[in-house]
Amino acid sequence: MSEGDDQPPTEPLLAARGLAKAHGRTQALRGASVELHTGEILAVTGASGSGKSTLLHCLAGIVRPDAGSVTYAGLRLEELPEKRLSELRRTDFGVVFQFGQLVPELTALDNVALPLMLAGTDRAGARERAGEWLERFGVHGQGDLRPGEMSGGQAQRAALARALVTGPKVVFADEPTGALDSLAGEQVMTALAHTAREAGTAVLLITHDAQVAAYADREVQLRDGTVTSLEVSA
Ligand SMILES: Nc1ncnc2c1ncn2[C@@H]1O[C@H](COP(=O)(O)OP(=O)(O)OP(=O)(O)O)[C@@H](O)[C@H]1O
Repeated sequence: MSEGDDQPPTEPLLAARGLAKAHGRTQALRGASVELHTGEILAVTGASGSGKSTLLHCLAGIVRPDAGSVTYAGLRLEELPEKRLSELRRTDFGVVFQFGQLVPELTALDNVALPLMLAGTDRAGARERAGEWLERFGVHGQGDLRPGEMSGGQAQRAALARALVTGPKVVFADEPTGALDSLAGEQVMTALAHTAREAGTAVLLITHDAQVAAYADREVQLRDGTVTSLEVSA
């Protein structure tokens, strides 16, 4: 009777198995394996240089690993031609970096509208949706500002809106609060966690900050290019 309490095992949305990646002579990943489930927020922590960003780049299909595999929704990323991979990145993945990397010449509104226009939405429709998303992230009054005219926290929340506006299945966030003070960081994380949970978006969150990792459902640690689970056995 009691066995019904266990959740049935579900296929991960995204899974890396045995990833290896070298940058020149530096072996950044040495057989790293990790799984991300639908709607889950997973924190990847670890010391500087342990391979966190390299892992994110491999999982997001930005960098091809030297060995190992990345499976997303049943697709082996290493088997996809570059054109299909970049299409997948555009439709299913959103990315946020430490410094939001908004286009400096465009207003916040146009930055958020851009991925929608790339996906085929007309300009007026894209700008309207972008405005709604900026409002969700509490930057509605600043839509006409360029990134350089915004505070770091505002720009980062606009970057989150840009990453989420197309309804991705996975958001990759690499130290999204790394350049912010703690209050602005909290606002960014609250907005990210709330929106991801509402939309059922999975988030791979790279951080070295325990307060940021606390927003996640689960945490794994990278050490010298391999993943160690943080589940502690008593
Ligand atoms: N493009 C590159 N060229 C050369 N070496 C690189 C490159 N990118 C990363 N590395 C090296 O690979 C190792 C892993 O780097 P990575 O950025 O993945 O680690 P990280 O855990 O994200 O570090 P940090 O927390 O400092 O950002 C480091 O030793 C780094 O110096």
